[in-house]
Amino acid sequence: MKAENKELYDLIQMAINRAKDRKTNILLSYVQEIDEINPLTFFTLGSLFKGTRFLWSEPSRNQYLVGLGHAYTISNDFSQQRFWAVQYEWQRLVDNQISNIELKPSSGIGPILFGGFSFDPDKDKTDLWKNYQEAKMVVPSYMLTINKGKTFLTFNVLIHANDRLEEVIKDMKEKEKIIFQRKTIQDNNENIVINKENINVESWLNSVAGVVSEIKQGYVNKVVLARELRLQMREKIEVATVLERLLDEQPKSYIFALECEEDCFIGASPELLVKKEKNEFKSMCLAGTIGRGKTPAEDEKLGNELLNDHKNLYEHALVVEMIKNAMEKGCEEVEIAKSPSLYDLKNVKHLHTPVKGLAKEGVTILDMVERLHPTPALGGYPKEISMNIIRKKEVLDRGWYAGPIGWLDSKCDGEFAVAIRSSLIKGNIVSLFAGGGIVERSNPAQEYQETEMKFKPMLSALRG
Ligand SMILES: C=C(O[C@@H]1C=C(C(=O)O)C=C[C@H]1O)C(=O)O
Ligand SMILES: [Mg+2]
Repeated sequence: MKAENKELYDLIQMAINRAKDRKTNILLSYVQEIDEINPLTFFTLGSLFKGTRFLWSEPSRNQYLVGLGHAYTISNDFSQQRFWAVQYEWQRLVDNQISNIELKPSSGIGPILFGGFSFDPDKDKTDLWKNYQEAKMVVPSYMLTINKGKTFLTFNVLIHANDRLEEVIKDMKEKEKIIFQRKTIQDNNENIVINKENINVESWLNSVAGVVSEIKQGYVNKVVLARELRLQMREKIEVATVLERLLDEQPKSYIFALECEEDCFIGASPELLVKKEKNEFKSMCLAGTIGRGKTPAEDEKLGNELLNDHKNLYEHALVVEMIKNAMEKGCEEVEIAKSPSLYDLKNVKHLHTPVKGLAKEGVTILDMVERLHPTPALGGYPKEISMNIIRKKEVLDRGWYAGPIGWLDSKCDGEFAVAIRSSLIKGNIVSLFAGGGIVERSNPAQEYQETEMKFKPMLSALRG
């Protein structure tokens, strides 16, 4: 980006004037189309912003967002109100924002809020997730957007009434120097694992058996129980290397990473929570799991087995029931496939039912995130009872695992995935998370195998 730019200077001056007039800080967002650059190169060039970076890509790889630094942060530790509080603050900010572009739906340029939410704000916390609040979304200082083959750089800054044009420009030039001052990339990508520990396996297996007996008593149908696998590496983990492998190895998944201070939450999730584009909402029911076959014939056989398996079909049907209801509250003309199809990933196959609908007047993406989270694919059915059982029985601090992660724009369109197949990197220690839907016909040993398969995407990218 050229800092010597009359259009930009005029906008900054306009923002300063508006900040004075409206007695509030103004978000200024300046977008330029730039030459193609690899998103991982941009992420790595931003090494000096380490601790404040993010990367996002959706399964088609038509869109990437890479953020560096924070121009504005919205966060809270509320329970019930956390989605609403983010929405409210974002609306106030975008009502006054200044930008050089006319926003196009789903373009992912200009003022974008990226971040996520913990799985359950009401669960007791450990230190593991101390850098991740119950809700945290950021407007990056610099954001690379790749959208359908075009590349854009957005510069965001919060302008205050007493800012001076020259100072804003000076600050901006300094930040740019940081990005484009190429630092040699450390070559720690060996990721040698020196210790691998399945946390609390015995108590997890007991919880699965315990939940099956609660289900048999009839007051709950499904409860998702998750567990942790912890790896210790010889050296600090290089996030860009892990991202590169996830992008390469998990083509049908959302790839995401969000750094918070020294930590990084990262994953490759196949599961869309909700997407809004103009007046259309999309969601997906994804539940029911089987492994992949070694030969095409074996793989097809496994697929047929999954499509006809009562236990998996039931796990799936509960998700369909709940998502359909939630969609009908926020949308008109909800369309949902009549029966599930197979969703093949590198390491597993799932049952999949896509859903879409037309947004009712004024329903934002965060309204739907709140309605949908947690679906019975990650929580259980019925919702409140299963959440209480998870709080009591799951010996794990899920943090942001299985929570909503994604972005929204100034019109409150955007896309959120369910943050599964994910892990939390803390220096040379990494915690991987995986769970499974426990129903009446669940068997602890089989559910254990299912979680083993679900660790594979992250394990492979970590070369664990
Ligand atoms: C809970 C996870 O995955 C969820 C549970 C599934 C299941 O139990 O069959 C399938 C897909 C996901 O909705 C996970 O990956 O950790
Ligand atoms: Mg399952």
